[in-house]
Amino acid sequence: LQVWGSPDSLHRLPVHPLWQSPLTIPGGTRQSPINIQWRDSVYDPFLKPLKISYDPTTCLHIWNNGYSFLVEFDDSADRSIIVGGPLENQYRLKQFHFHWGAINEWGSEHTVDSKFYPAELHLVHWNAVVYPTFEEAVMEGNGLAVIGVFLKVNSLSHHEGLQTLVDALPAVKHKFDVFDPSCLIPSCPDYWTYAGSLTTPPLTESVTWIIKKKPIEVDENQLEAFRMLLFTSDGEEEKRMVDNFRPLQPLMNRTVRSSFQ
Ligand SMILES: CCN[C@H]1CN(CCOC)S(=O)(=O)c2sc(S(N)(=O)=O)cc21
Ligand SMILES: [Zn+2]
Repeated sequence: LQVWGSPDSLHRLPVHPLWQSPLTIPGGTRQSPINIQWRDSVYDPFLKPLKISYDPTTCLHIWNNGYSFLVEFDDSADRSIIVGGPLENQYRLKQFHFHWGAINEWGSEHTVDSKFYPAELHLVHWNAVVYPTFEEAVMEGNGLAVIGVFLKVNSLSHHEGLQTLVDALPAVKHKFDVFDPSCLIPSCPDYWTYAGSLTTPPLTESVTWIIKKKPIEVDENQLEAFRMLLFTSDGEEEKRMVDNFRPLQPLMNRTVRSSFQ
């Protein structure tokens, strides 16, 4: 059962320093996240299917960066890439991470018809065809491409691939041998796409967002494992890592395109 994130229930949300105002970019015109109003999205028949080819051995390690937990990949060559979709070039996988809530009523960054999902996965890629370094790509309009995947809780559906990550969380600073993140991406090819930004500082307007229409299903225990992580480091007063999502941003003069009718 998906509960609609009602604005009043979000007023009481304690906001982590990272997401406190003035978390605005003066003159920002393409900020993320946004609400995706399904009926306002425009089907674009020229959008290609997104082609995802990840090499699981490029997986490096999982760690807690104080805002989320992320799994980083070796992006020194074109071994884990995406191409097609709305993209002009191929983009290299750099890392993936999640955003989630304290309870299942909210947690995603993007919403669909004003509905929050309990969590959202971001697979971050950069345009190594055009830019020599990731740091430079972060600053350019076509520098990054992030695939967003919603997580939905279904107590009957334990997600095998996610469990590999969940098992590593208690000792986050975990060396992985291999992990293929395509197991976290729904096989349904349908997505929305729009021009946006990073949802954390530096908030640069450099992201082509590709938001999968279908969520993946995880079980409650798997989400609870995310909520056991901490924002704080050893010795500090413990603050559970929850509600690490940015507030919705104005759509302004943007159209969200869909790859499906
Ligand atoms: C907490 C820091 N998060 C950011 C770190 N990076 C940018 C700066 O790096 C030099 S990044 O490109 O890896 C991304 S993507 C991303 S989101 N939520 O929009 O997908 C946030 C960040
Ligand atoms: Zn993110």
